[in-house]
Amino acid sequence: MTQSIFKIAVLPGDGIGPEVVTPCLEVLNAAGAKTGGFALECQDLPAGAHEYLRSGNALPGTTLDGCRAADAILLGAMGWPEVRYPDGTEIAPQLDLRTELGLFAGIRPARLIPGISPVLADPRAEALDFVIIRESIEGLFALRDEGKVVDDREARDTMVITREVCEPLFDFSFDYTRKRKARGGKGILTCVDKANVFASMAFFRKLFDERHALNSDIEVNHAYVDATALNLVRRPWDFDVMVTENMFGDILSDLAAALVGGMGFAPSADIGKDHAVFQPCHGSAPDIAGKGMANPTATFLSGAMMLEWLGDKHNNQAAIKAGQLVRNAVDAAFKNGIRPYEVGGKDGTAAITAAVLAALETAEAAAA
Ligand SMILES: NC(=O)c1ccc[n+]([C@@H]2O[C@H](COP(=O)([O-])OP(=O)(O)OC[C@H]3O[C@@H](n4cnc5c(N)ncnc54)[C@H](O)[C@@H]3O)[C@@H](O)[C@H]2O)c1
Ligand SMILES: CC(C)[C@H](C(=O)O)[C@@H](O)C(=O)O
Ligand SMILES: [Mg+2]
Repeated sequence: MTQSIFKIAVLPGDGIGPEVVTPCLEVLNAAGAKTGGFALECQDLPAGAHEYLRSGNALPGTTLDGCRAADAILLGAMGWPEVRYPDGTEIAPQLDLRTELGLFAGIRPARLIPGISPVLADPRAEALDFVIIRESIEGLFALRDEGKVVDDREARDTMVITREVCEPLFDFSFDYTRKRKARGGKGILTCVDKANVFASMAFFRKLFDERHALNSDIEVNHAYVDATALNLVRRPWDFDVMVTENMFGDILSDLAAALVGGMGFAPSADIGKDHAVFQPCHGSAPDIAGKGMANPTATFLSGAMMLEWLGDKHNNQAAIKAGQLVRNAVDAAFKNGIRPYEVGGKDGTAAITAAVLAALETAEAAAA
């Protein structure tokens, strides 16, 4: 088998970011050593709130260049509550990265790992497995730099929905749902919006329906975002894949994380035409940073998504297999009893990493 070298731009960021990224690379490299067929060439690049304090630039040009030149980007977490721009908003270079690289599709899976107690007392909650696709470059985030406080009585931000972004977003979502269906998924795509009130959201829904006409093998639903919040708590097992506006996806994906154990269990991938960023959904968690308490599982699962994405893109079966191995090793570690602090357990970052590395030794790859 020929060996592919994948160049990974690594942006550890702030707070628990570096604490979860370092063990993630250890796990990904161990999986690669097991499958052979590829290797990761990593370059650490500075970005984030502390980089802003250091250099005055939260996303230096050299970091952006490094990201553009890489095959994939692995990000920890960025931001720190006290580090703000003069307008009062926080440093958030991950948003600039999404915009600069055109990462329109934010995949945010919510899967309950066997062994973790479901939050909901219903047997169906034990097999929770759904995905939110969050549009990630426009919506209420598109013109965030132009949001303004008009005077001390009024402030404004703007919602932007474009055909240019939504057509590829919906096509991506139909394709993603189709692939899940081929692996045993329900094959249902739900468009989550607020089309009952906002013109921009009615347009979002119209574009969704247009693309459905070209993807009629996939069953669809429409739902309002408020009712979706209700139903994610009442009957989340009925969902398969959801596609929604940026801000709605941001909020619903934290709700989804809570259903599967917390932020430390919620991976993500921001995908564009040419680039992709893989990162946990969580932030820098100042309350636990530096204490060795962070749950690195979300980062491991984001790393698994990165290997599978690289494998698909470069037709490298070993990378796909390594991604499956990582996911299966995570499942095995939890089956063997590992329990993060986050869910009331006593296992910190190092213990969870050691358990996953140990499980990797015996893990078999199987399609997730
Ligand atoms: N993608 C990102 O980089 C990202 C995402 C969200 C928030 N942020 C930033 O992070 C900072 C903190 O934000 P926040 O507190 O609202 O959100 P957060 O996700 O950092 O933390 C929310 C809660 O979840 C817990 N938590 C998060 N990740 C965890 C993990 N891996 N293991 C165990 N517990 C975990 C935290 O301890 C905290 O109680 C802010 O500056 C915010 O802007 C960044
Ligand atoms: C920190 C923030 C800028 C970011 C977002 O709003 O996208 C985060 O909440 C996320 O979910 O990745
Ligand atoms: Mg968020």
